[in-house]
Amino acid sequence: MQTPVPDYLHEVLDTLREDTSGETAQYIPELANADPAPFALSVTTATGSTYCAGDTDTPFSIQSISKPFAYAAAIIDRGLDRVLESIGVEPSGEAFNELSLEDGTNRPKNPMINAGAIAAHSLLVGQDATGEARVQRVLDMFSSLAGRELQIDEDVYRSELITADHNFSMAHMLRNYGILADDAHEVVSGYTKQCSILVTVNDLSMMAATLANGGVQPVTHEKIIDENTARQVMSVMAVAGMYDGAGDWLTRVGIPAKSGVSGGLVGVLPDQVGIAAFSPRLDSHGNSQRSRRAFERLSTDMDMHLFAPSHGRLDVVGVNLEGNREIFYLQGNVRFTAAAELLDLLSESDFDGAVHLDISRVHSFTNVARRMVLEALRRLRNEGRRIFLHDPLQSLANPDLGDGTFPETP
Ligand SMILES: NC(=O)CC[C@H](N)C(=O)O
Repeated sequence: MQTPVPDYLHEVLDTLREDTSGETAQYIPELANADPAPFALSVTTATGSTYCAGDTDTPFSIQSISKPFAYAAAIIDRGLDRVLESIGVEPSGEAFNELSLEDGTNRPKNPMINAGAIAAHSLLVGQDATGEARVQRVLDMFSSLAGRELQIDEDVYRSELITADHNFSMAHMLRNYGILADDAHEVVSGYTKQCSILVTVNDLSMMAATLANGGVQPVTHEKIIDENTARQVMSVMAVAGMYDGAGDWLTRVGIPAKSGVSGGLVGVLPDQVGIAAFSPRLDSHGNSQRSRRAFERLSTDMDMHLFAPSHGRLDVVGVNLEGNREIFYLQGNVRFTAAAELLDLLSESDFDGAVHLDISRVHSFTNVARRMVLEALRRLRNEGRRIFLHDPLQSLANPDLGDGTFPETP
């Protein structure tokens, strides 16, 4: 049997291919002259399987899709507090190249607009880093995220730099307001190189799947971004990734996303998938026309909306009586709700034999779920009951009951 997922993706491309509206980005000569025909779609699961269709081998410059990933690098390098001093997290409601500064602080409103992304680039590595070190930092990080060695398209870089007056002027304004400490030309040059890194849709869906997977690259298993930073980046994508259309996008499509002027579009659904599309003709907001429509189709057809209820618990709780033991089963990824349900069952039980908790099918506990379960076991033991824990996968590693004692192994 061949998996039908790529067939579905082909079908999406086929129905949208006839849409030739919009035009390639006109303000960067190299992009203006790009072949407008390619169209590709790629979905990578948080477990590392990629399904793709169309012109998946066609490389294109990453452009603004670099912004969320460079923002992640800046947070890793300098800490979130330092980054928040220079760049806000509010939607700008304006186009990507507006100088949207916050009243009072003069911070760019968010890292997805150019002003914020230029500031983020300047924060990479460390205070006195060279321009080269910053470019190398994003190139190395994007390569780890994609799982292969990426390169800069020097032609796109030179072409954009010639027409980058708008970005230069924004960088000078940022310097004027004390947001940018470094040489404006050097920072814009580095930022433009960052935007000129060549990727394919498969690279992008892998990069997004890494965010979806909490910062762990799902194929190489390398931990590239810590969980809090991944959460920060996905939140900002939801708030500001689609610029002036952010609210419409989040309500209708519900996939935190980021677009680029070369025609790429990347989206992420936490714990589920990274998605990427590519087609160079842009709509009036500067987003790829066909890529946007492909995302709209996926969201509808595949129930891929951030706020779509999943109608089904991943973490079923069951109870069984066996001799003098009452056995409780948990499975999946246990979060607050499943833990609360287990605790209710434990507290409602009027059985007074041993408690046996079987978590052999649990993949993970959130911190709160772990604390809740251990506290419940501690209370039961204090009531004089024997506690057994069946945890062959060690999902509740080091289950100290708060006083240096542990449950018994069955
Ligand atoms: N939206 C975009 O992709 C813009 C990126 C482009 N390099 C710029 O700075 O103008």
